[in-house]
Amino acid sequence: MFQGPVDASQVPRFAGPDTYARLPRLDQVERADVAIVGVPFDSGVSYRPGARFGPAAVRQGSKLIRPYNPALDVSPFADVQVADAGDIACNPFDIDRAIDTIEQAAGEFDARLVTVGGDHTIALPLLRAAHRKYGPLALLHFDAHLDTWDTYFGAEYTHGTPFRRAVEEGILDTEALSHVGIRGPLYGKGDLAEDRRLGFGIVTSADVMRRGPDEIAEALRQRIGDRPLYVSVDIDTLDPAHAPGTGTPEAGGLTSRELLEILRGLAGCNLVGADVVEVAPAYDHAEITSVAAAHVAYDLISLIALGGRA
Ligand SMILES: N=C(N)NCCCC(=O)O
Ligand SMILES: [Zn+2]
Ligand SMILES: [Zn+2]
Repeated sequence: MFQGPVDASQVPRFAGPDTYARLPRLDQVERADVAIVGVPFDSGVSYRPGARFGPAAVRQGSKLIRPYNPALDVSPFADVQVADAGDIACNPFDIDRAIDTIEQAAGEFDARLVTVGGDHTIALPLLRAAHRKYGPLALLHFDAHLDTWDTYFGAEYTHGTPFRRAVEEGILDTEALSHVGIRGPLYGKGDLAEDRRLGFGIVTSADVMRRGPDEIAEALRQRIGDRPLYVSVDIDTLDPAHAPGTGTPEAGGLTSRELLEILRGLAGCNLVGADVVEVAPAYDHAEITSVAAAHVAYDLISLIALGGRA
């Protein structure tokens, strides 16, 4: 028997704990199969700051989540132990140190991690930690942006560069790298050539609209196979209508329905870790973005739960 969320028929949703989905804290359970971890870091952004408040916003957006997921026919909080591990305390003034802290903290959990909040810089240390546990990783990256740029203002570690660094470090399986939701203006045509050279395949936002989520998910599953899979979700993969609360919004994005359906189409993949980043609640309205992010995290947890205990 696993410890699930506080029962909403006993304690109203607007009371009770501020953990993700009102789940137990990690220190309240013996061990967890899935740990939800907040990463309140936004010192790597190129435009609007505020993703440091993402973890708290995603937890707030998760209060209405119910225990059974009909889309995947799974009760993730009953089938495996899921717990909220709180936030990683990372240095807001020193990016290198923050990256080290995140890598080390992520490596210490004896659970599959789903992290919430933070800017996209944090994907690099999270991938490093996952690579140490699981070996070379397939990467499925949902984003409006490639995030394979080289440097910004001479800085190598930013929210626009994590996946180039990860390829350079040899921690990704370059046969199984995909971006989904890509759109919008680039610095030049060479951005695409560079990205291809690193091994990425691109599914644009328009591809999702034309081909539909089922066909896209099937193609992604073929590419991923049974490799250990890391899923990185930049919430700006969604259209600003579906996720206004983010730092670098781009018009013409996915709907939250398309994103959730693609994720559900990954059932059966060996999901070893995931992040949901770039939630910046200061630009949000009516919790649109934080509710979307909380539900994305719920389907990611559900996919892990489908695979059984860690
Ligand atoms: N990872 C996110 N959200 N954005 C990257 C945008 C980098 C740029 O300003 O060109
Ligand atoms: Zn982005
Ligand atoms: Zn990004």
